[in-house]
Amino acid sequence: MEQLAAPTDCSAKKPSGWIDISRSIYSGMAYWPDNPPVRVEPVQCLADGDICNVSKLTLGSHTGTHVDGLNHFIKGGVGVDQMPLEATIGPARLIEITHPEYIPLDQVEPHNLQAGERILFKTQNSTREYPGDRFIEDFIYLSTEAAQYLAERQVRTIGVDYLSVGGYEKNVVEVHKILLGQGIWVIEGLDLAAAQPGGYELICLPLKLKHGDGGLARAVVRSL
Ligand SMILES: Nc1ccccc1C(=O)C[C@H](N)C(=O)O
Repeated sequence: MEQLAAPTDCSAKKPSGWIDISRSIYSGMAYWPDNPPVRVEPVQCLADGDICNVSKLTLGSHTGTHVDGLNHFIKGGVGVDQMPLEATIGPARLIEITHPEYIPLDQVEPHNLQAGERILFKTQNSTREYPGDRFIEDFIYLSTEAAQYLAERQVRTIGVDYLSVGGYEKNVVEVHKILLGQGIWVIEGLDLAAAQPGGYELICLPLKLKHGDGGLARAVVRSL
């Protein structure tokens, strides 16, 4: 009697295809130098006989993976609670940048970015072994001319893979003012190590902080 193969177990867990591009939040993690340090402290503890576990969070609004409110650098700009959901939900393009120091215009222009696009920039920030608990000053950042180009192209949203879109003690203020001033939404602190260049469905939702200058976010992508 021919041995028939067992029927495929259709209930076997198929990978959902979603890739988590967020960074975990934990006490002592790296944060922007003049922002509050990150503390996650138990205030109720099952192991101590409390009825449940509850934690107290002390951290800045620009911790880990987060979305900048337009009001982060722009007086009168809207906060993350007023962000149109389409800014961080929908098709997105992941572009890999190989320059070891910053995102140069000549690595952005060839992609012919269109108005309304959501763009994620994967740099060596995602592939270098950065210490999680120490701020790195020489992270790869968006050049001012690339920021100006993105503003001219009227992209909708950009995502970067370190704590700031602009360079530390370089062009951080200028780049934020160029992008946020043009209503471009900025996702910072992404971890793009597991994602490759291409087209994705992006879901990234910042906490609904009233008039928030920043909103901690969980971000995921799925290949289109
Ligand atoms: N406090 C600052 C002071 C000067 C320049 C930037 C900041 C920031 O907080 C930048 C923030 N990490 C961001 O990239 O959105």
